Amino acid sequence: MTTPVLLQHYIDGEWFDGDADALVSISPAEPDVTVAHGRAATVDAVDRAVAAARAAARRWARTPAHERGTVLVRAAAIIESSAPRWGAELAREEGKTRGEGVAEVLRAAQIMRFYGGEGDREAGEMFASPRRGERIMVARKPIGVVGVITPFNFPIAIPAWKIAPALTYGNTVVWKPAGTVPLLAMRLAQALHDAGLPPGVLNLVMGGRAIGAGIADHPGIDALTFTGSTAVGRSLAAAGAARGVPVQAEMGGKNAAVVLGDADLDLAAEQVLAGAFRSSGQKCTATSRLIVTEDVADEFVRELVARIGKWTVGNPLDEQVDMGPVIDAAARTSIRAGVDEAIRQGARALCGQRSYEDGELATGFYVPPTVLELPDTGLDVWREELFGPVLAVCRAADAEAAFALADDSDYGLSAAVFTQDLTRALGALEDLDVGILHINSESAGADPHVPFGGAKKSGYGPKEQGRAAREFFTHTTTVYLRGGRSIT
Ligand SMILES: NC(=O)C1=CN([C@@H]2O[C@H](COP(=O)(O)OP(=O)(O)OC[C@H]3O[C@@H](n4cnc5c(N)ncnc54)[C@H](OP(=O)(O)O)[C@@H]3O)[C@@H](O)[C@H]2O)C=CC1
Ligand SMILES: O=C(O)CCC(=O)C(=O)O
Repeated sequence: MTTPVLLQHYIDGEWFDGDADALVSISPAEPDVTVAHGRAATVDAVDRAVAAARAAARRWARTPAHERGTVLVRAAAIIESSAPRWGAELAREEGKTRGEGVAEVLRAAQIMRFYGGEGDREAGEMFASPRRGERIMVARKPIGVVGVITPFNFPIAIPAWKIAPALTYGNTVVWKPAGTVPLLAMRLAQALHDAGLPPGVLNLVMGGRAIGAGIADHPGIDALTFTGSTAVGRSLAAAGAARGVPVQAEMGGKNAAVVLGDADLDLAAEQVLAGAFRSSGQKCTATSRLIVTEDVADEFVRELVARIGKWTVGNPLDEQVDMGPVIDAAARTSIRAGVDEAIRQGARALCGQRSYEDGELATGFYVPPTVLELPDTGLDVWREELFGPVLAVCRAADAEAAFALADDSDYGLSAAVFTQDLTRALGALEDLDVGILHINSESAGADPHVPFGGAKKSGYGPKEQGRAAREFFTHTTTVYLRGGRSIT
């Protein structure tokens, strides 16, 4: 058994123990195993973190962008070389498979490297002026101190794609990670510390919701970026609006995969399974609704269920395992309750009806991969995000009906469409109100150099990643620029 890691907070370049309640990170596969432990911070640590971030803000903003980027590039190298160890820790702490854990750590390194270069690119725009001898410059500047609140499901990649752009564009950060994944948060902060980030530029404060609320409401926070549930995201957006502070919130999804009769069904089955069940369905971009046209529905659904039957569910550190547990007991209970309610409302479970009540998976927070065939779209499971390995299937008469069903959601994060017909693929772009559209690939996944975020209830504020991140992490000053002598 591995010795639990000691958890420490990080303020003004110093590591220190918390002095509030116990902070314990357990393994969702083996809940009696402690992965890391320490003490949570008290809310007054937020005051100290904000003060440190404010004190560091001016100097960091005036540090040449190239120097700021160099720190991120060095952090990328540290993260990359730690990927095997940290990836295993991630699997132990969060429950995704070791392969997914290592891939996520490498993704964090890739994000750091991308933003390491991004600071060197243009820092504004120059416009012509209607007046002789004048140019108009729009200069981009950091916002100041950014509050970062992150979820459990990508414990290093999501923080990386918020913190890296914040830093590269010259802001300082106060960060609260999800309570279930403090170890990976500490690893990311360690990488930036070891890469030479100056004291106060990043501050990590771990603890419960009171810490999150303390950051969100703090008068010293100039902007807030959040990923997590729609309820919390909206409340933070409302609080930010009341204080006049910009908020970026990435929230839930109820993402559809649409499989049309002309699709390559083999490819579609592989991709729908990955989208629905990798990371136990705990991605905001996971496929939780499948719409398949009648002409191929029987064949496609049969194939899907046969394939998922071959997946191994179990300890995420075991190389043979395809899917691990969900994050905690509460998640397992609410996902199971959602499935039971769907069945009560008329859904037919094609697989996954039986939970792991005995045997070796009974003690971990396991939920079987579940496929539910729905009689119609009136069921709660069609609309409500369960955030687990549950796929709700509906049939459609044709492509037009299928797209209408896919768009029948309050959420609009991502969608996947499987077809070999370019006209239909382009039709999906028109018909689906989503932030991310995949044609012939799974609904999950995001590259660091392109915008990421959703429409409708899924997103609020400027998008994340790529160039879009600059919109949130900078503000502009428009400069009317004339020489000191009159020009005739
Ligand atoms: N769109 C997405 O990317 C994601 C969506 N979700 C959705 O959210 C649900 C719950 O997941 P979870 O990660 O717990 O999401 P939450 O929204 O509950 O939590 C996300 C982050 O916000 C913090 N937080 C919670 N309440 C407050 C508050 N009132 N003020 C300030 N910060 C707060 C959490 O802290 P703490 O952990 O200490 O409670 C965590 O750091 C999922 O079932 C899913 O539906 C979840 C993850 C990602
Ligand atoms: O699809 C991905 O890889 C990213 C998903 C994500 O951002 C999330 O689940 O919060």
